[in-house]
Amino acid sequence: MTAHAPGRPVRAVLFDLDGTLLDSIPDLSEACHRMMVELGRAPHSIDTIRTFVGKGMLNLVRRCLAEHGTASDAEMAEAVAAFQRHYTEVNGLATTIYEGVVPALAALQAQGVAMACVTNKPAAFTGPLLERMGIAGYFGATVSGDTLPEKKPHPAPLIHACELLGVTVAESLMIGDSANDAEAARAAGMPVLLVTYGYSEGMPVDSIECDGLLSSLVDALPRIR
Ligand SMILES: O=C(O)COP(=O)(O)O
Ligand SMILES: [Mg+2]
Repeated sequence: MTAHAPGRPVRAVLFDLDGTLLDSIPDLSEACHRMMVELGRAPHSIDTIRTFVGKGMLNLVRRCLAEHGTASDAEMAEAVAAFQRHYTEVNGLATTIYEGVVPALAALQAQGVAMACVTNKPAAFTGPLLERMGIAGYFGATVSGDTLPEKKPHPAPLIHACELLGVTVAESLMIGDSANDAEAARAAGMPVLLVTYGYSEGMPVDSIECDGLLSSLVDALPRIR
């Protein structure tokens, strides 16, 4: 926790969503599978889809189509429309909450720590998913991939979340699973912890510069006092 002065209280924690709070890959993969079948293309495995998630929906769809070369605007538009339709149908059905998440969120809430969800997932999917998984009530703010013109690894969504929570960046902590989270936090000027169980676009998570690794969100609690 080098970026925080010792003993400095953390008043807010910003959480990444996919791969940090929720294992959403089964539903994302199902939506990609149905999209590819509809387009008459060979679907990718769930392990491949896991490496495509992190920079938002358009990037996920673009990467799904990429093996036939760069998709045209028309191909992208058709694929994105198909993905949105299919993901709307399955979003939350096979998604699970990682162990340790609810106890950690409940403990932080009891401590009076403000919490926000800062995700690259589009807002149309974020709100319904948080509601379905029963964790929406923990968050005082949600910033999605299309809330602002910029998404992670740009720092703007994190800074915006702090503004919505009424805290400064200096008294906030980011917890995520990928270089997008780590780079956004660094650029915003806040410390960042990364979970070891999430999706990091195929990069070993321990190769990403951060202030600490967590095998469970409850392991973050002793650092947030
Ligand atoms: O939508 C994505 O690509 C990833 O979303 P995340 O920022 O919650 O990990
Ligand atoms: Mg993530």
